[in-house]
Amino acid sequence: MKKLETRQDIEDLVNRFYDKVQSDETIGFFFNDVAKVDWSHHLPKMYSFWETLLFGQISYKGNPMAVHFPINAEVPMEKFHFEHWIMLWTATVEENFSGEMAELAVYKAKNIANLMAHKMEVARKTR
Ligand code: HEM
Repeated sequence: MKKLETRQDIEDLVNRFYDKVQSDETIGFFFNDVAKVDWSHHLPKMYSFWETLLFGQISYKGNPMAVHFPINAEVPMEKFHFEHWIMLWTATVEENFSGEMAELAVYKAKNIANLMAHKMEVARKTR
């Protein structure tokens, strides 16, 4: 299977992932109904985010945690939502790519998702 090695690969991966997310029954509503995401804005941000994480090409400058707090304040983002997010991400990576960079994409996503889940839980408790 194909290695994950170019910016175009990242764009393909991210597009396929958010295709799944948009129509997903468990987490799709966060994007469609809660945050009402402008995809033409969100997707390029996510290409840059992953390019920065995986290739060290610093094209994303932002605070990935911060944007999730207001969403979490509106509708709790629970552990099972993050587990579902990880399941969709892992499936999309593994359906399309193999090799070290693909494994790194799964590994980094899991770490961030677990940290984010924890931060969202703490934020709900201290409100
Ligand atoms: C259930 C899990 C998640 C949900 C429902 C979710 C939802 C969202 C939504 C709705 C936005 C758009 C906010 C806006 O533009 O108004 C967003 C942005 C973003 N998310 Fe998530 N997210 C989840 C998990 C994650 C994870 C695990 C990561 C990282 C691996 C991540 C990385 C990002 C980044 C980088 C942005 C863009 C931040 C910026 O504007 O600079 N998200 N997310």
